[in-house]
Amino acid sequence: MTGGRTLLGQGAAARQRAGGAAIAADGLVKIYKGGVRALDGFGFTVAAGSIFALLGPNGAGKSTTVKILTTLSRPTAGDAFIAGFDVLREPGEVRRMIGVVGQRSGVDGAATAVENLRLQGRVHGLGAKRTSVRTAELLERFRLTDAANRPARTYSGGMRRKLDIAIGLVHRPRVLFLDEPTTGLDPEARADLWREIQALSEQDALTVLLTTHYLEEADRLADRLALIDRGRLVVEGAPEELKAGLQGDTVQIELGTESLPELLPAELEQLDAVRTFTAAGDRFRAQVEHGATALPAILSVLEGYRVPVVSATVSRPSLDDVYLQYVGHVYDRSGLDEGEAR
Ligand SMILES: Nc1ncnc2c1ncn2[C@@H]1O[C@H](COP(=O)(O)OP(=O)(O)OP(=O)(O)O)[C@@H](O)[C@H]1O
Repeated sequence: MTGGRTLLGQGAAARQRAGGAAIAADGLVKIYKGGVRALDGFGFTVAAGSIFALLGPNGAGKSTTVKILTTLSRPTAGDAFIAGFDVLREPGEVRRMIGVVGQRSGVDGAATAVENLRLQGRVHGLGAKRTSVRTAELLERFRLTDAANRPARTYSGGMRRKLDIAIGLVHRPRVLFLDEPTTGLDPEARADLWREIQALSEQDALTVLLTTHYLEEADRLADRLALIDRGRLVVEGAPEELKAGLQGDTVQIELGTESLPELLPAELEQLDAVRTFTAAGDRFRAQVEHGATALPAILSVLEGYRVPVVSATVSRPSLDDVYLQYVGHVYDRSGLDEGEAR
């Protein structure tokens, strides 16, 4: 141990290591009973007041990470801090700092919004007066005042989700965890919830960590995101930065068939203009240097193999391309294994 560290108490040393970040995780390893290595040295930091998205395929380790950060599970190795508090050594302080909105609703459908919020106030020991003030504030904040005295089971999916978030905010946490917040919502309710989440970060300076399967959600909401696969950090950055890092254009082609000739991938790999490409079902997607030159070349190869084309577009790379590049490629001319990062 260094001389500097011995001068600090354990809590102070931990806070110093977290460096003022709202969330700091380093070298997280989680091996479940039975030997599943859900996390394999995962880490990231989240600046206070920002929105951070954790993205990754099923089983990548997102929920395990959230469980560790919210003190529901202990890591096999590694450190994690919330607002400078150590999740292992200071779980009580961490719990006071966080609000957690899980995938499954915590709303009691038989109770009204007011009753749901009051119960949560009591759980946090807020006292009747403060609970009542906070309940009114949150109902107003999420525009639920008109429905406040109806049983929550009569609410739309979007209203229920908002009540879920309000319940998570009763004790004024500094960091809010949202596990797949808009799954199951229709597009209008999803857009509405996105605005609410954005406002929580912008107006209330709340730090938000969300897990999501929707790339568009991460793109719209997140200041930064981490892509996790097989328990490891694949890439981390601002959505714009990650998209810009892909340079060039994206070619998307809708094919009139789902079965491609066996030799087609090898032939496409010969094209200088094509960097990487994927083919899944009737969708073909390629990262290219210049769309204007690559598209005719690709179409000509497809025509040579008599593969019918329904439509073709050229666009700037999206977060889908970032994801495909790092996690989901089917064919990749760089010769990397499927799912392996460059
Ligand atoms: N309690 C458990 N016991 C054993 N293995 C587990 C347990 N919980 C999760 N796992 C395994 O750990 C790995 C990571 O799971 P985790 O739920 O963290 O992934 P995820 O990214 O949240 O996936 P999803 O998007 O499907 O929710 C998976 O292989 C999963 O099967």
